[in-house]
Amino acid sequence: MSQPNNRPGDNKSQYGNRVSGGPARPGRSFGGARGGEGPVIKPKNFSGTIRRLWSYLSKERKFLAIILIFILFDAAITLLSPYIVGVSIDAMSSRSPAAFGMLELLLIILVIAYAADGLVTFFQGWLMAGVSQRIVKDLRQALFGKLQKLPVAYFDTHTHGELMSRLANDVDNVSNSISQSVTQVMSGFIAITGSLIMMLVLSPLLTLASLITVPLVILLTRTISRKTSVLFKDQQEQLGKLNAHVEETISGIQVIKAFNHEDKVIAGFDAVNMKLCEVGVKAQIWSGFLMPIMNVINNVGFAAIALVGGILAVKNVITVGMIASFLGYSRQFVRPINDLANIFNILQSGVAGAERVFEVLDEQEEAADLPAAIVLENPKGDVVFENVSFGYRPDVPVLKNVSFESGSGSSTALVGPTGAGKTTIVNLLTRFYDVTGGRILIDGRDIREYTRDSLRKCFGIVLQDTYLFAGTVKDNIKYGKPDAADEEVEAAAAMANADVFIKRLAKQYDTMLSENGGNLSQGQRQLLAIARVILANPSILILDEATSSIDTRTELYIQDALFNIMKDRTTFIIAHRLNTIRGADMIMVIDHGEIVERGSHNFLIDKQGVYYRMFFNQFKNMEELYKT
Ligand SMILES: Nc1ncnc2c1ncn2[C@@H]1O[C@H](COP(=O)(O)OP(=O)(O)OP(=O)(O)O)[C@@H](O)[C@H]1O
Repeated sequence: MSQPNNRPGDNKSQYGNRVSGGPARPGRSFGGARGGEGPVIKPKNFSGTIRRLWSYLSKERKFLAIILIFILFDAAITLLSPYIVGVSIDAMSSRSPAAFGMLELLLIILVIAYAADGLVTFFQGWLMAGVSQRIVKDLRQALFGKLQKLPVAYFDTHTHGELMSRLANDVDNVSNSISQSVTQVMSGFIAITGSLIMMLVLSPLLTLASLITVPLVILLTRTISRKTSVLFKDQQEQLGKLNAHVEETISGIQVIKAFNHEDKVIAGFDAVNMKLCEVGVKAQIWSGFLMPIMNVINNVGFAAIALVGGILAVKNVITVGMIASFLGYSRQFVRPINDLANIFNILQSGVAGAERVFEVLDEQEEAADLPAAIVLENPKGDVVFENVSFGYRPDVPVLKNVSFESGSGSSTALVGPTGAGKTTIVNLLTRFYDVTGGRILIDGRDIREYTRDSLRKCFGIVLQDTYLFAGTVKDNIKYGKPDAADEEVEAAAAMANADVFIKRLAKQYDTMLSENGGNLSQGQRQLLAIARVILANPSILILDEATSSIDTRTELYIQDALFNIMKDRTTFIIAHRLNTIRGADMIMVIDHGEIVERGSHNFLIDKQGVYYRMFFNQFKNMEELYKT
């Protein structure tokens, strides 16, 4: 806690809904949160993901049915036109007046049909846009809701940028994929079936000639799509890493500048950017292969039809008009096959995106409340740790058999070297992590027997690095009690000594704060955090090195404000500067996850043990100390 600088990417939320301080803990050791290393690409379950997407699509069944009717209408018009063109050519070739009369009628029908088709296609696009947007809205909602339910440990191992990428890029991909591919897949299959039937009706022999190329088309499509599917997923992952890098860099910009790491950060970005570029180029090249190859194959197919058709026409087996119709159908038959290959690419990218979204949705949520969980009402704040053991990873124990009692209204200070386990004790008390051994009691009951919401309601937390939200000063103070009246907000601010500076702001309590209170000083942010806690009126207070790195005058203000709120509340103070906790009822010295000493300041000084040495190390001049 005492390290002076934030590490970029360390701003993971440690504390939940009652956090008055910030999620950023300077120098926190957040195990696996890495900017640049995503998960290994797993073989994806294409059909499973499609089935799962269908569960979202099926809610739009009504609209999809109407879209299907429109598609059928469009397919009928499309199938009708080559036939009419063929009949018209034959009519013109026959040069009979009756045939010319029929030609006029056919052409009028064709014009009306095309106009109607245009209208239907427009409405079909309209409906489909609504369907795809509603589905991704649901998906975004599910994903965001899920993020709120994931345990804090999840955010230790997933960067913000990576999660942002899933919420934005991957969901976008799903949306594009649905809006572009669903109608095209439906109309493609209908066009293929319809054209094939018409081709068979016109000439089975010509049909055979035109089908020669189909196996080749299917084989190539499958091969290339397999390759592109892997590349698209890789591209998405690289994009996630790029976002993570940018997000991390922006959050930690001050630290980066302070350490002159700009070039290093740019080099890191270049590497990720280059990888994304390489994967992107590969993905584009592979998906771009398809079109030219298909064109060649199609042209070979047309040549085959022209050859066989010419022979049949010479032998009077088929008319020239019917050959023209046939060519039209064969084009309609081949086009969707080619399109389907392209759509398959889009679909792959969408499915890859959906898979990444579903990965998050499938993550294990915070353990549910016990069925018999009770609401912790009017807590007294009696805290007992009974042989508590815990490790963030099963193989690395962090707390070992920790036992202590902090009576209601008492103050307990946790001191000890960095990494000793002080914050971990608080993390367990607030149930951001669950103990692996022993139990924690509040007011005589295991904290797991309370509903998590009611348990967290009893804590107020003030961190060294306070987190404020974009909104007014008033909104930020009311965060812990949204229905508070203006007078209550002002009273809390006064008690926190925050009213003096708030009254000097341009719009006082209605002044807008930028995200994380960027337009306030650190001390002012902390005073607001204290006001927030005062308003929420928790029974247990957690002060995490709340008054370090601020000027002495502001510190006095803050100390005074904290003194105000500590009265009659169980308080835990995590502190490195030992002179701030001399008045605590109990001081516990933690080292390597164990309580090595405990007692009042005077008791521990008399004992001349670890605390004594720590204390006098901080105050080398003992005479000076005794004078104070
Ligand atoms: N989220 C996490 N995942 C994995 N290990 C962690 C995590 N948080 C802390 N640790 C490890 O647990 C141990 C105790 O950490 P803790 O934050 O409780 O120490 P602390 O006494 O509060 O230290 P400081 O005074 O530096 O804040 C350390 O070894 C730390 O590396």
